Amino acid sequence: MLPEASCKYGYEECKATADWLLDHAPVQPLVGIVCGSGLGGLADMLKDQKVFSYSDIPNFPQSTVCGHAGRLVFGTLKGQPCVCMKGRFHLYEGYPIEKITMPIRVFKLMGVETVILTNAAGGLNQDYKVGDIMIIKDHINLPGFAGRNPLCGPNDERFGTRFPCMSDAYDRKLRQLALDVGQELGYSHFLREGVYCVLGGPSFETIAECRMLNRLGADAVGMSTVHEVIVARHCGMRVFALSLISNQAVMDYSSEDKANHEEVLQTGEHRSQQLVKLVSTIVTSVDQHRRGESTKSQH
Ligand SMILES: O=P(O)(O)O[C@H]1O[C@H](CO)[C@@H](O)[C@H]1O
Ligand code: HPA
Repeated sequence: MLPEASCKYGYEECKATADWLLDHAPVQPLVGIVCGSGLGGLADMLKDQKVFSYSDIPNFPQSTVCGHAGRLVFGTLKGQPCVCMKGRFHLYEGYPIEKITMPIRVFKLMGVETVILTNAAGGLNQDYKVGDIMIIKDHINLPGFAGRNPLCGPNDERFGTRFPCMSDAYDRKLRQLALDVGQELGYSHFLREGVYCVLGGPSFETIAECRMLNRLGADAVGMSTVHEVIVARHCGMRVFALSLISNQAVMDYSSEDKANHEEVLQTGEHRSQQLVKLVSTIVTSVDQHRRGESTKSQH
């Protein structure tokens, strides 16, 4: 017997949401940005904003986590049309995994080509400091090991192939661009490149879990992003992702430190200016890069 093809957040629902947004939005976005915990300030960089509350958007989930405002912001960045999610969805909120990633498919159906994801994460790499910004070069999808992958269930070829490749998930050129931009801005001393591991949350990790993840090759740990990346790559969008190291994961039994969401949000506030500068410069350069490519293809 075939599995039930009863996806409540399937192509038709995503298309209806995308069409509704395009009818009401001032621009057709080419870049989609997802703000991590406490990083909603990223949306403020957009000019000529039109803001939608998630509760007013058909089929959209609602934000339930502090530091995730639940607003979708359209606008431009140096002329580049963008859409920014001030608030994302996490497995621990209780949403089905395909609902968490539904906005990414809505991005695709609105015409977004490049997705920039941000998150707050605990630093596992002992060289990392709180406030470092890690360019994600790869991920470990730990829930995926247990079958929690947003692509489980019937595959809709209108989005992508049954078995998408993930070894090239994080665009190499955009990563290099971010390193170059970071250097020009004088951010190299807090800019890193590393591996992000997603867990289900909402409890923070034990000391033994942090030690294990670090030994497995993870530099930072969080509860988001990877599901969105998988869905974005499945439907052929270019992905760039950043983790703000909001706290140091506790790896030492003699430590008195305790991971907490307040510290996560505070670090976001402290680094927000540099993060905005970095992301906005990258977005602007993505546009130049794209124009360069289309000029090249005309010759
Ligand atoms: O990944 P974002 O959404 O930035 O949020 C991170 O911060 C929260 C924990 O403080 C978790 O939701 C974790 O995933
Ligand atoms: N662990 C998991 N998720 C997180 C952390 C952490 O230490 N910090 C921010 N998000």
